[in-house]
Amino acid sequence: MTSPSVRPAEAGEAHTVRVALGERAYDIRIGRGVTAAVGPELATLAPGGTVAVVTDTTVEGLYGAAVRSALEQAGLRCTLVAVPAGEGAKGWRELERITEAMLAAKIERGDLVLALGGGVVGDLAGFAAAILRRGVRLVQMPTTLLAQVDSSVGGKTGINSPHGKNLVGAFHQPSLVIADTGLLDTLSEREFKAGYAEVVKYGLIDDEPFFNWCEAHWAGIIAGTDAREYAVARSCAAKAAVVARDETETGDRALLNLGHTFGHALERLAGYDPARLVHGEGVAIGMALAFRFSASLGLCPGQDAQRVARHLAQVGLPTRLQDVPGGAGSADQLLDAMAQDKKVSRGALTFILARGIGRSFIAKGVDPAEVRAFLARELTTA
Ligand SMILES: NC(=O)c1ccc[n+]([C@@H]2O[C@H](COP(=O)([O-])OP(=O)(O)OC[C@H]3O[C@@H](n4cnc5c(N)ncnc54)[C@H](O)[C@@H]3O)[C@@H](O)[C@H]2O)c1
Ligand SMILES: O=C(O)C(=O)C[C@@H](O)[C@H](O)[C@H](O)COP(=O)(O)O
Ligand SMILES: [Zn+2]
Repeated sequence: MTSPSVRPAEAGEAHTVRVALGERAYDIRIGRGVTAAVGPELATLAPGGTVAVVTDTTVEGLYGAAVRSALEQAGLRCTLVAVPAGEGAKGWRELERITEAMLAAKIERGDLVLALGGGVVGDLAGFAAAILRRGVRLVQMPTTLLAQVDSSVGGKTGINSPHGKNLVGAFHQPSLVIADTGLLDTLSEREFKAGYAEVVKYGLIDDEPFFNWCEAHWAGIIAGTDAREYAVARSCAAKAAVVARDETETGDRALLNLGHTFGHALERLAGYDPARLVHGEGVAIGMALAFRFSASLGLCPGQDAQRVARHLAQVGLPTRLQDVPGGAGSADQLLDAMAQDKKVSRGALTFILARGIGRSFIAKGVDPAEVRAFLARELTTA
């Protein structure tokens, strides 16, 4: 992912990252205080229009009034619907509720949907925007680290099914992303660390220098030093480069799925219960497993797998199946869940494995017997 170079910002400086998709290209505005742009930017996109703000109950309480005021001051009508906070909202029930609420508000094709929240809100609202009147423009306003570095960019939207993660959805690119890094100041440490898993993922995929930088600066991202803006900008640039080349994951966009074949299975088996496991934690365990699995196959130096797990654990992220409260399930249950992964092709499992840190690759047709044996070993290792 040779992403456009990003230089450390001066204190308070904003970044703009471009997602180059031709006529559907859009900007990602990154920086402390860029919320100030939400009114003027959306008034430019939909002059005199209506903005349907979709958020969750936590974010509404923190930022809902300020965003509504900014939109109304820019001459826009604003409606707002809030879903319960957490992964449980990313399903049919809330999709129906917010879609019907937007129809009741007479949101027109020329209006806007503003996703104000983390990745759950972004995926849910994005899917609602994709299907409302067969497509309404979307603006992403991510308020978690995970959403700012990953879910708000690239157009993957959707909901979960009891069969698995993100199994119903659509590709629906935003028209704009407004990532105010100052909004992260109210985020819990657990959620910060969960988002960090998707930051360090970019280094593990194909950017060892960035992994080295993460090892040295991870605490600053959480503390809110300039490292936060740099990490968000660097991550967005890396994702933007992949999405521009392979928008609908026919090829190397699958690399962004590192850790997710295992991670999504863990989230499903944990019942999408944030009290047990949140997405970034599942991804952290999944990445550690992917590197250990690669090492067990002789593909990756064992010391790289150890270095990855050591760093994730140092940050405070889980790295083992045993770290899932209430247990991760059996090897067969995990395999059954992985069989629903969207990278499965003609029934064969696809994993993102690694030849080393920064040298991940797409491994198709992985032998399920090797996966089962690996999981059985992992489950019995103290
Ligand atoms: N579409 C994609 O490309 C993509 C990429 C990565 C992850 N995802 C999806 O994103 C979801 C995870 O997103 P997430 O980690 O943001 O979780 P989340 O949306 O559940 O947010 C985490 C928690 O933080 C709270 N919160 C949000 N912003 C806050 C703020 N500024 N201050 C205080 N609290 C705040 C929320 O209310 C919630 O309780 C998963 O469903 C995952 O599948 C999608
Ligand atoms: O944008 C992508 O492509 C990713 O894989 C990013 C992931 O971090 C994200 O969790 C995504 O939603 C997973 O994609 P899915 O196709 O496995 O649902
Ligand atoms: Zn993810």
